[in-house]
Amino acid sequence: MAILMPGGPVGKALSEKTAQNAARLKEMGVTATLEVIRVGQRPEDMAYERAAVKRAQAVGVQVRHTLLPADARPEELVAALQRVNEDDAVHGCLLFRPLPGQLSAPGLTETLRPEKDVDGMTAAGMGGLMTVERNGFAPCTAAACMEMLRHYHIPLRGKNVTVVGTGRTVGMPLLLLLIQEDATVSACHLQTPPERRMELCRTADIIISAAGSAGVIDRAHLGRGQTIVDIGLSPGPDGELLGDVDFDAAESLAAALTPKKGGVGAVTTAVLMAHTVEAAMRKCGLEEV
Ligand SMILES: Nc1nc(=O)c2c([nH]1)NC[C@@H]1CN(c3ccc(C(=O)N[C@@H](CCC(=O)O)C(=O)O)cc3)C=[N+]21
Repeated sequence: MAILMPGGPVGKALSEKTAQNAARLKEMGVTATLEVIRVGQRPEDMAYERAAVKRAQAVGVQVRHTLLPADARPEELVAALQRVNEDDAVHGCLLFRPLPGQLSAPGLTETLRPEKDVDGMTAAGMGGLMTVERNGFAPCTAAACMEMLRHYHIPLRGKNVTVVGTGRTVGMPLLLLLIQEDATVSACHLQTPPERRMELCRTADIIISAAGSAGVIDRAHLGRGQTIVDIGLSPGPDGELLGDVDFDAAESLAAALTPKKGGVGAVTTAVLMAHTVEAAMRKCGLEEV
């Protein structure tokens, strides 16, 4: 039976520091503020938004919302990002991804000023993951996964980690963060033959799935005694959000496993607030506690 790794305690620990920092800003008359830009009504975006608002209230961060229709034109997104850039009261911006096709043109998201890019979507934010300076912010979910592994004392150095899914929001930045912790990393994506994916998963010490495809990681992918982190989210037949991993199989085989509900997501919102407060502190010239 696997030990469960809920995100709740991890997010809570992170949020304590964030709340202290937010309070120090308030003493200076600054309310750390996040602008959330959502395009359309995807259930996974709305779940994130709900959870982020709750977390923001708990730590003392203010949230503003911009909603764009699913068929928004590129100019509408650019205008929304420009408003964020020009608004001195807004310290960070989260834009839900992936964006619909008409908004995926290269360069659109580059409109956002890098110092407000708290989810690491601009070239400066992403590139910052590779430089020694590590300036910029890592995408929150990828950073949250690392926080999770740290919190539960899962060693990474020299371990074999297989990441399933190489999207720009989670998988790809996560691969870089794992390499920086001296893990031996394998990446599986849609072009990886299924037998190879199975082999890479079965032989891994740690499997991290961020494919967004329910059930891709079934029993045949699992070995004994592994650590399994399920970051996948896809809407099921009844509209509920499903993970990538066959939970029952994983529970019987793994050593440690994220729960069905309240996994990495609960840490993501905490990281998002930490980044927003840090952006505000940088702007005010404050050091973090
Ligand atoms: N640029 C970008 N970055 C993301 O990280 C990103 C994104 N876009 N688009 C959507 C997905 C989805 N996602 C979630 C994060 C937290 C919860 C979360 O905290 N869920 C609560 C439940 C919330 C509820 O259902 O009310 C929980 O796990 O306890 C859910 C979903 C991040 N994503």
